[in-house]
Amino acid sequence: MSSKRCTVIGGSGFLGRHLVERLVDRGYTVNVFDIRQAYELPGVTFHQGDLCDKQALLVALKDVSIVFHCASPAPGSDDRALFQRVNIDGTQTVIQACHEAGVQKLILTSSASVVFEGTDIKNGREDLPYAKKPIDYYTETKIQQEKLVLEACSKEKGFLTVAIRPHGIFGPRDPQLVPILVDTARRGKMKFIIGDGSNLVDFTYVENVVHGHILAAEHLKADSPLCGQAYHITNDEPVRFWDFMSQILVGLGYSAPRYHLPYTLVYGIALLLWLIALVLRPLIRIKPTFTPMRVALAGTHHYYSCTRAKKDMGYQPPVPLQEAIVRTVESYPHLQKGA
Ligand SMILES: NC(=O)c1ccc[n+]([C@@H]2O[C@H](COP(=O)([O-])OP(=O)(O)OC[C@H]3O[C@@H](n4cnc5c(N)ncnc54)[C@H](O)[C@@H]3O)[C@@H](O)[C@H]2O)c1
Ligand SMILES: CC(C)CCC[C@@H](C)[C@H]1CC[C@H]2C3=C(CC[C@]12C)[C@@]1(C)CC[C@H](O)[C@@H](C(=O)O)[C@@H]1CC3
Repeated sequence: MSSKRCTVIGGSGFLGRHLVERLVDRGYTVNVFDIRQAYELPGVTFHQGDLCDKQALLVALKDVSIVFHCASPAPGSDDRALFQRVNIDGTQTVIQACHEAGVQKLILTSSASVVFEGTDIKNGREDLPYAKKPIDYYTETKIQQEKLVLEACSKEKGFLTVAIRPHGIFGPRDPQLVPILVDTARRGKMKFIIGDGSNLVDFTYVENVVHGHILAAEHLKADSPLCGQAYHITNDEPVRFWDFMSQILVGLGYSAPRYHLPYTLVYGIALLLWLIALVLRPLIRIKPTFTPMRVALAGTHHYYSCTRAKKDMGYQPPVPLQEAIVRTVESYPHLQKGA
């Protein structure tokens, strides 16, 4: 079996597609497994299916030595049962299918948020405990998912696993960060800075996240320190949350937020709106823009050390933050003001 045959589960998604493109450039033979086929690429074989379906997965894992698992329901979905089914039960199915297909390495896309509880994290390392009170179902199930994958690592069985924990991925084709930001600005709701605006955060360019995944796959060996470990992958350039948002907004022709609101006030309102939405759910579906999770992410420090990735796999982010912002802004001409 060639060590350059791989399957990307979730390969139709934002991160997954960038990963697939890079793997093809590096001479890998790539299968994509996803519930939807979003594009076509020469040399890539698509398998459409649900990762909870082992038989469907087995077809996509045949003769493959590396599996990248970067599928997940969207974090914004509030569907607890879906998160449980895909991120926990589905990941168990992925591990089982890897065993049956003789896959040697599984690289999971986890998230740095598995340690975030809504309070400040400054230069957080991988040995921080998992969040005891995860801020949403997405995070709750990402924790369980990461545990499952890391515990499955077995040198005896010849099945090696590693988890990559990116934070705040952005870049061309991102369906989340920039589109939500622009939508909020277009509705006139991006006038305010939550808190004093000094909170530092990691935003990570998608190509750097891809680089971290490929390094992890190539360094994961039975005698390497990567086995069964988690790694933060960031741009290693924490930035003020509101400076980052302002740069994207101004780059796209919108005004930067200017007026300050106290963090606790906004968080309280977001919590109240979330409760109201929960109570009214049987009658009407409301999707507030300022969820408690978004307010917590916008008003606290959350940046992470990637010293472990630098030491164990020689990680350095190839694309610096300023260049990444410019490339991202240029990639969204349709979201420019007035477009
Ligand atoms: N975007 C971020 O800021 C960020 C940060 C940290 C970690 N992550 C993680 O990175 C991974 C990729 O995120 P993304 O931003 O590219 O999301 P995305 O929504 O663009 O991609 C996820 C892909 O998974 C697929 N998928 C969902 N359920 C599936 C199922 N049951 N079976 C098969 N495929 C299924 C979707 O169709 C989609 O193509 C996720 O695991 C996410 O938790 C994302
Ligand atoms: C309405 C405004 C206050 C904010 C508008 C921008 C937000 C939509 C993004 C800012 C930080 C982003 C973020 C995520 C989603 C989009 C934002 C809230 C994640 C929660 C997505 C899931 C990842 O796993 C998280 C991670 O650990 O990287 C992201 C954290 C940052």
